Amino acid sequence: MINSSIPIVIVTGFLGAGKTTFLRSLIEAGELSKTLFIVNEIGEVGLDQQLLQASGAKDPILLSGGCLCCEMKNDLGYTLRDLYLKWPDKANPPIDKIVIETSGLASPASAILQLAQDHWLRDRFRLSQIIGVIDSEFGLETLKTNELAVDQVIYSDTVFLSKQDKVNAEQSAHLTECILRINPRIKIKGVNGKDIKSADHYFMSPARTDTMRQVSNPSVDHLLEYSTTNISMPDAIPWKSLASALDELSQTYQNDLLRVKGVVYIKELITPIVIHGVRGTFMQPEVLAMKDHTHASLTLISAGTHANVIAEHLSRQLLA
Ligand SMILES: Nc1nc2c(ncn2[C@@H]2O[C@H](COP(=O)(O)OP(=O)(O)OP(=O)(O)O)[C@@H](O)[C@H]2O)c(=O)[nH]1
Repeated sequence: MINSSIPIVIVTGFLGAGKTTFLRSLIEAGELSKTLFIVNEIGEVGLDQQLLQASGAKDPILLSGGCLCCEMKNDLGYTLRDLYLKWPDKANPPIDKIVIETSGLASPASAILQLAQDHWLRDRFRLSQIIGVIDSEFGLETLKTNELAVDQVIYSDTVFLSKQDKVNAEQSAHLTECILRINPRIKIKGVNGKDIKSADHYFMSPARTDTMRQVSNPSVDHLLEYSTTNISMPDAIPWKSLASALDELSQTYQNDLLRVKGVVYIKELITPIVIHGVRGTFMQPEVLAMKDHTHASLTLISAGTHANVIAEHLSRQLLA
């Protein structure tokens, strides 16, 4: 069934590396029009799903509230089965590939094993590529301090260096050297949102060469090194208050605050804005053009166990 099976591309990479941005650039460049996206989010709110949809992806499927490699290990299999069984003409599926964007805290190992070990899935779907996205700005630090990020590189066939606009050639060369030491067979490609190439350039070369590679499930407690919390933000906030609260947060917690992401309403705008923070650095917010009312909330992910403490700090700042 190899020729008629649906190829699956896994896009992996640590928190805030730029996975969604990379996929959005491809979609906005007119690529991936027959692709089905499955998005895994550790938080409850499906921001990446909404962002992909806003860029033109058709009905992305959200697997939220945990990692594909642990709590949600079986959900991928159920989702693929469900999808396949709904196609009226199995010989002519309505899609030509599936892209799975994993959460930043997921190892791709479980998905690799599931696709290899389940014969029903194996007859209908095939893993064609694992693409790692690595943040050029924070990648070296991330690889030094997070085993999970190293795993993501080990399992990747190709890696993209995102955020190259934020580093110089020497920093890029150091990161490249580090990645090649972890996985000497990996293909490294730079990503610049403005210079995005065709999807095939990234997705279809080369074929996977790692069939003999040892794959093992990540330890079930790998998430204990991190904590995640969600703050509901039902009310619109004056932009000045929000900006100063986020500024205070980044100064207080810096590197411990691995990721802040979510959608917030501000008093000055009718549409919500998207907040992105990576390692305590907040990006310019993006206005989210959504037709429906969007549930406003922020997800905070920290190294260690104190995401709740950081969330309480933020709530106090917003009330001040
Ligand atoms: N300057 C710059 N910013 C980027 C680039 N790629 C991504 N970003 C920004 O980095 C932040 C995080 O990007 P995402 O694409 O959401 O990262 P992600 O890997 O999907 O994040 P998680 O799913 O939460 O792990 C956003 O504010 C992006 O706009 C890039 O090439 N250059």
